[in-house]
Amino acid sequence: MQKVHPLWQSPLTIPGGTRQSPINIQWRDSVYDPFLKPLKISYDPTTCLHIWNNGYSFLVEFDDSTDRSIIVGGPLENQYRLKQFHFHWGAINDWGSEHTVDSKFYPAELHLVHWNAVEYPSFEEAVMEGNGLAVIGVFLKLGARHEGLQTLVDALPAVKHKDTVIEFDVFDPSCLLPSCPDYWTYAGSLTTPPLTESVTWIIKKKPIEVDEDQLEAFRMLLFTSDGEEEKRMVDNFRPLQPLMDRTVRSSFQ
Ligand SMILES: Cc1cc(C)[n+](CCc2c[nH]cn2)c(C)c1
Ligand SMILES: [Zn+2]
Repeated sequence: MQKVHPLWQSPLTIPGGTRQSPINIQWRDSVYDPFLKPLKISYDPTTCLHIWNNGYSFLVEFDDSTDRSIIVGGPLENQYRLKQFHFHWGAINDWGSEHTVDSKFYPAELHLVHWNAVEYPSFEEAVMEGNGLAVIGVFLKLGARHEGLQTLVDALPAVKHKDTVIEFDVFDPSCLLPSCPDYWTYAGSLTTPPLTESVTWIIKKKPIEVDEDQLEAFRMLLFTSDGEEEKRMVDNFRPLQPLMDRTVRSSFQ
Protein backbone atom coordinates (compact mmCIF):
# COMPACT_ATOMS: atom_id res chain seq x y z
CA MET A 1 0.00 0.00 0.00
CA GLN A 2 1.62 3.20 -1.13
CA LYS A 3 1.82 5.31 2.03
CA VAL A 4 3.75 8.25 0.60
CA HIS A 5 1.89 10.32 -2.02
CA PRO A 6 3.53 9.60 -5.41
CA LEU A 7 4.61 13.22 -5.66
CA TRP A 8 6.98 12.89 -2.72
CA GLN A 9 8.27 9.54 -4.01
CA SER A 10 9.99 11.54 -6.73
CA PRO A 11 13.68 12.22 -6.10
CA LEU A 12 13.64 14.00 -2.74
CA THR A 13 16.99 15.58 -3.62
CA ILE A 14 17.76 16.40 -7.25
CA PRO A 15 21.22 15.42 -8.51
CA GLY A 16 23.45 18.50 -8.67
CA GLY A 17 20.93 20.61 -6.75
CA THR A 18 22.70 23.39 -4.85
CA ARG A 19 19.72 25.60 -3.93
CA GLN A 20 16.86 23.29 -3.01
CA SER A 21 13.85 24.10 -0.80
CA PRO A 22 12.49 23.92 1.85
CA ILE A 23 15.17 24.61 4.47
CA ASN A 24 15.39 25.12 8.21
CA ILE A 25 15.86 28.84 8.98
CA GLN A 26 18.29 29.08 11.93
CA TRP A 27 17.36 32.51 13.28
CA ARG A 28 20.79 33.25 14.76
CA ASP A 29 22.56 32.34 11.47
CA SER A 30 20.43 34.72 9.38
CA VAL A 31 22.21 37.94 8.42
CA TYR A 32 20.49 41.34 8.67
CA ASP A 33 20.76 43.14 5.29
CA PRO A 34 20.08 46.88 5.69
CA PHE A 35 19.82 47.23 1.89
CA LEU A 36 16.72 45.01 1.74
CA LYS A 37 13.72 47.18 0.86
CA PRO A 38 10.22 46.84 2.28
CA LEU A 39 8.15 44.42 0.24
CA LYS A 40 5.35 46.26 -1.60
CA ILE A 41 2.23 44.20 -2.30
CA SER A 42 -0.67 45.34 -4.44
CA TYR A 43 -3.27 42.74 -5.31
CA ASP A 44 -6.48 43.43 -7.26
CA PRO A 45 -9.14 41.13 -5.74
CA THR A 46 -11.01 40.94 -9.07
CA THR A 47 -8.06 39.08 -10.67
CA CYS A 48 -9.10 36.02 -8.65
CA LEU A 49 -10.38 33.23 -10.93
CA HIS A 50 -11.07 29.86 -9.26
CA ILE A 51 -10.03 27.25 -6.71
CA TRP A 52 -8.57 24.00 -8.12
CA ASN A 53 -7.73 20.73 -6.35
CA ASN A 54 -4.77 19.56 -8.45
CA GLY A 55 -4.09 16.42 -6.41
CA TYR A 56 -1.27 17.82 -4.25
CA SER A 57 -2.84 20.97 -2.77
CA PHE A 58 -5.69 23.34 -3.55
CA LEU A 59 -4.65 26.31 -5.66
CA VAL A 60 -6.38 29.68 -5.82
CA GLU A 61 -5.46 30.92 -9.30
CA PHE A 62 -5.35 34.48 -10.61
CA ASP A 63 -5.56 36.18 -13.99
CA ASP A 64 -1.90 36.99 -14.65
CA SER A 65 -2.39 38.44 -18.15
CA THR A 66 -1.73 42.00 -16.81
CA ASP A 67 0.19 43.67 -13.96
CA ARG A 68 -2.91 44.17 -11.80
CA SER A 69 -1.72 41.92 -8.92
CA ILE A 70 1.99 42.35 -8.26
CA ILE A 71 4.74 42.49 -5.66
CA VAL A 72 7.85 44.67 -5.90
CA GLY A 73 10.75 45.73 -3.64
CA GLY A 74 12.09 43.49 -0.89
CA PRO A 75 14.99 41.47 -2.39
CA LEU A 76 13.45 41.66 -5.87
CA GLU A 77 15.04 43.41 -8.89
CA ASN A 78 11.78 43.52 -10.82
CA GLN A 79 8.07 43.40 -10.12
CA TYR A 80 6.52 39.93 -10.09
CA ARG A 81 2.95 38.96 -11.02
CA LEU A 82 0.70 36.85 -8.74
CA LYS A 83 -0.13 33.52 -10.40
CA GLN A 84 -1.60 31.39 -7.59
CA PHE A 85 -1.50 30.66 -3.91
CA HIS A 86 -1.80 27.33 -2.11
CA PHE A 87 -0.98 25.70 1.21
CA HIS A 88 0.98 22.77 2.67
CA TRP A 89 -0.25 21.12 5.88
CA GLY A 90 0.05 18.08 8.15
CA ALA A 91 -2.27 15.31 9.36
CA ILE A 92 -1.88 16.73 12.89
CA ASN A 93 -0.88 20.14 14.28
CA ASP A 94 2.68 19.04 15.19
CA TRP A 95 3.89 19.41 11.60
CA GLY A 96 2.77 20.55 8.14
CA SER A 97 4.90 23.53 7.14
CA GLU A 98 7.65 23.15 4.53
CA HIS A 99 10.12 25.60 6.08
CA THR A 100 11.00 25.43 9.77
CA VAL A 101 12.35 28.15 12.08
CA ASP A 102 14.96 26.93 14.55
CA SER A 103 13.72 23.41 13.66
CA LYS A 104 10.15 24.25 14.68
CA PHE A 105 7.38 23.08 12.33
CA TYR A 106 4.12 25.03 12.00
CA PRO A 107 0.85 23.19 11.28
CA ALA A 108 0.66 24.73 7.79
CA GLU A 109 2.37 27.12 5.37
CA LEU A 110 0.88 29.43 2.71
CA HIS A 111 2.74 30.01 -0.57
CA LEU A 112 1.91 32.98 -2.79
CA VAL A 113 3.55 32.25 -6.16
CA HIS A 114 4.61 35.16 -8.41
CA TRP A 115 6.58 35.25 -11.68
CA ASN A 116 8.92 37.73 -13.39
CA ALA A 117 6.79 38.94 -16.29
CA VAL A 118 9.25 41.79 -16.93
CA GLU A 119 11.97 39.40 -18.17
CA TYR A 120 10.02 36.30 -19.28
CA PRO A 121 7.07 35.84 -21.68
CA SER A 122 5.25 33.17 -19.66
CA PHE A 123 5.00 31.58 -16.22
CA GLU A 124 6.16 28.24 -17.67
CA GLU A 125 9.37 29.85 -18.95
CA ALA A 126 9.93 31.84 -15.72
CA VAL A 127 9.75 28.54 -13.79
CA MET A 128 12.98 27.48 -15.55
CA GLU A 129 15.00 30.66 -14.77
CA GLY A 130 17.10 31.50 -11.69
CA ASN A 131 15.20 34.76 -11.07
CA GLY A 132 11.94 33.58 -12.56
CA LEU A 133 9.76 33.17 -9.45
CA ALA A 134 9.19 34.87 -6.11
CA VAL A 135 7.23 32.96 -3.48
CA ILE A 136 6.00 34.57 -0.26
CA GLY A 137 5.78 31.98 2.52
CA VAL A 138 3.50 32.60 5.51
CA PHE A 139 3.35 30.25 8.51
CA LEU A 140 -0.04 29.30 9.94
CA LYS A 141 -0.29 28.70 13.69
CA LEU A 142 -3.19 27.37 15.75
CA GLY A 143 -5.14 30.18 17.40
CA ALA A 144 -8.04 32.46 16.64
CA ARG A 145 -10.36 31.86 13.69
CA HIS A 146 -9.18 33.73 10.58
CA GLU A 147 -12.20 35.50 9.07
CA GLY A 148 -10.52 36.18 5.71
CA LEU A 149 -9.51 32.51 5.34
CA GLN A 150 -13.06 31.41 6.19
CA THR A 151 -14.44 32.51 2.81
CA LEU A 152 -11.90 30.14 1.24
CA VAL A 153 -12.63 27.33 3.74
CA ASP A 154 -16.37 27.56 2.98
CA ALA A 155 -15.63 26.76 -0.68
CA LEU A 156 -13.38 23.73 -0.03
CA PRO A 157 -16.11 21.04 0.05
CA ALA A 158 -16.75 21.88 -3.62
CA VAL A 159 -13.14 20.89 -4.50
CA LYS A 160 -12.91 17.78 -2.27
CA HIS A 161 -11.67 15.55 -5.09
CA LYS A 162 -8.60 15.83 -7.33
CA ASP A 163 -9.23 17.76 -10.59
CA THR A 164 -12.31 19.58 -9.32
CA VAL A 165 -12.60 23.37 -9.78
CA ILE A 166 -14.95 26.00 -8.40
CA GLU A 167 -15.30 29.58 -9.54
CA PHE A 168 -13.99 32.00 -6.91
CA ASP A 169 -14.18 35.44 -8.31
CA VAL A 170 -13.33 38.02 -5.66
CA PHE A 171 -10.67 37.46 -3.03
CA ASP A 172 -7.85 39.67 -1.77
CA PRO A 173 -4.98 37.42 -0.65
CA SER A 174 -3.33 40.30 1.22
CA CYS A 175 -5.80 39.51 4.03
CA LEU A 176 -3.71 36.35 4.58
CA LEU A 177 -0.49 38.29 5.26
CA PRO A 178 0.64 39.23 8.78
CA SER A 179 0.77 42.97 9.46
CA CYS A 180 4.44 42.73 10.53
CA PRO A 181 6.71 43.61 7.57
CA ASP A 182 9.66 41.46 8.75
CA TYR A 183 10.86 38.60 6.51
CA TRP A 184 13.75 36.27 5.74
CA THR A 185 14.88 35.75 2.13
CA TYR A 186 17.05 33.16 0.38
CA ALA A 187 17.61 31.61 -3.07
CA GLY A 188 15.78 28.29 -3.43
CA SER A 189 13.56 26.08 -5.53
CA LEU A 190 10.08 24.75 -6.14
CA THR A 191 9.27 22.10 -3.55
CA THR A 192 7.39 19.84 -5.95
CA PRO A 193 8.44 18.61 -9.39
CA PRO A 194 9.91 20.13 -11.53
CA LEU A 195 11.90 21.27 -8.37
CA THR A 196 13.56 23.95 -10.51
CA GLU A 197 15.97 26.35 -8.74
CA SER A 198 14.05 29.42 -9.81
CA VAL A 199 12.57 30.79 -6.56
CA THR A 200 13.48 33.86 -4.53
CA TRP A 201 11.87 32.88 -1.23
CA ILE A 202 10.43 35.59 1.03
CA ILE A 203 9.43 33.97 4.33
CA LYS A 204 7.40 36.18 6.71
CA LYS A 205 8.74 36.16 10.26
CA LYS A 206 5.29 36.36 11.95
CA PRO A 207 2.68 33.61 11.45
CA ILE A 208 -1.03 34.20 10.93
CA GLU A 209 -3.52 32.50 13.28
CA VAL A 210 -6.17 30.02 12.12
CA ASP A 211 -8.39 27.77 14.26
CA GLU A 212 -8.65 23.96 14.48
CA ASP A 213 -11.83 23.79 12.36
CA GLN A 214 -10.09 25.66 9.56
CA LEU A 215 -7.09 23.29 9.61
CA GLU A 216 -9.50 20.33 9.71
CA ALA A 217 -11.22 21.69 6.59
CA PHE A 218 -7.86 21.42 4.75
CA ARG A 219 -7.51 17.81 5.98
CA MET A 220 -10.92 16.83 4.58
CA LEU A 221 -9.67 17.39 1.02
CA LEU A 222 -8.59 14.33 -0.97
CA PHE A 223 -5.52 13.53 -3.06
CA THR A 224 -7.79 11.14 -5.00
CA SER A 225 -10.37 11.61 -7.72
CA ASP A 226 -14.08 10.92 -7.29
CA GLY A 227 -14.68 7.16 -7.43
CA GLU A 228 -11.13 6.20 -6.35
CA GLU A 229 -10.32 4.83 -2.90
CA GLU A 230 -10.20 7.97 -0.73
CA LYS A 231 -6.79 9.26 0.42
CA ARG A 232 -6.97 12.34 2.67
CA MET A 233 -4.89 15.28 1.45
CA VAL A 234 -2.46 15.66 4.38
CA ASP A 235 1.34 15.83 4.84
CA ASN A 236 1.77 17.46 1.39
CA PHE A 237 5.13 19.01 2.32
CA ARG A 238 8.62 18.17 1.09
CA PRO A 239 11.35 17.13 3.55
CA LEU A 240 13.98 19.72 4.53
CA GLN A 241 16.86 20.15 2.08
CA PRO A 242 20.54 20.94 2.83
CA LEU A 243 21.40 24.66 3.12
CA MET A 244 24.71 24.09 1.27
CA ASP A 245 26.53 27.33 0.41
CA ARG A 246 23.63 29.70 1.14
CA THR A 247 23.00 32.55 3.58
CA VAL A 248 19.52 33.46 4.75
CA ARG A 249 19.16 37.26 4.97
CA SER A 250 16.72 39.06 7.28
CA SER A 251 14.98 42.39 6.69
CA PHE A 252 15.03 43.04 10.46
CA GLN A 253 17.62 43.22 13.26
C1 LIG B 1 5.34 24.60 -13.20
C2 LIG B 1 5.07 24.58 -11.71
C3 LIG B 1 4.68 23.41 -11.10
C4 LIG B 1 4.42 23.41 -9.76
C5 LIG B 1 3.98 22.14 -9.12
N1 LIG B 1 4.56 24.55 -9.00
C6 LIG B 1 4.31 24.53 -7.59
C7 LIG B 1 5.58 24.00 -6.91
C8 LIG B 1 5.62 24.46 -5.50
C9 LIG B 1 4.59 24.47 -4.60
N2 LIG B 1 5.10 24.98 -3.45
C10 LIG B 1 6.39 25.28 -3.68
N3 LIG B 1 6.71 24.94 -4.90
C11 LIG B 1 4.97 25.70 -9.59
C12 LIG B 1 5.12 26.93 -8.75
C13 LIG B 1 5.23 25.73 -10.95
ZN1 LIG C 1 4.02 25.48 -2.00
